[in-house]
Amino acid sequence: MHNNILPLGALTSWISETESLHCTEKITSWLCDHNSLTQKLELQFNHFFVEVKQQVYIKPNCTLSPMFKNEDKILVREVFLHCENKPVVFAQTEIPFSTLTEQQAELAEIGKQSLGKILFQDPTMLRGQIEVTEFKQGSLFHQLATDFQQPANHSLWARRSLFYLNNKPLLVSELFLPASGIYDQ
Ligand SMILES: C=C(O[C@@H]1C=C(C(=O)O)C=C[C@H]1O)C(=O)O
Repeated sequence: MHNNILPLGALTSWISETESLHCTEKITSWLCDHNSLTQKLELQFNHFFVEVKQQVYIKPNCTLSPMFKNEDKILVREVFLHCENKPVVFAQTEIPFSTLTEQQAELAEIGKQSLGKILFQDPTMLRGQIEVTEFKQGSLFHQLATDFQQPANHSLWARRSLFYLNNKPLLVSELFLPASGIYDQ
């Protein structure tokens, strides 16, 4: 795997938030919330912080970043969002080089700042439709959860959506880990 990037986008099929989702109302309310996830987690938990797992430039292909496969290069940013000293979300953001221009060049340098803080403060920000996907037990992400001492005997859910800053796209995908609490009845 290139730089052991987790190919979140290509590993699954995505359905529109407008479809009927076979999950609880609680899970749906988190998956389909168009507001900032950072803000929502900060309101719900203490000690929110962003751990940058890696930030690499890659040439997209049909496995990695299929949505931007015609771009020369993209920046892939992988982070874990932590609350109360536990990782609660694995997030992967794909930013085409053609988006990293003008004021948006700064997106490559945000470090441990939450991307959401920047996106939702930008007056030009538009968010596209949310798509969701279900990872059934035994997935790569169940192993990730187990590695974080969060074994799951149920599906794990993820969402993705395109954001636009000055009409330039970037794709944000987020997988909710068990410690997020969204799977608790
Ligand atoms: C898009 C948001 O930003 C969050 C923070 C991210 C980061 O810092 O890389 C990535 C995805 C999101 O979970 C948000 O808060 O809604």
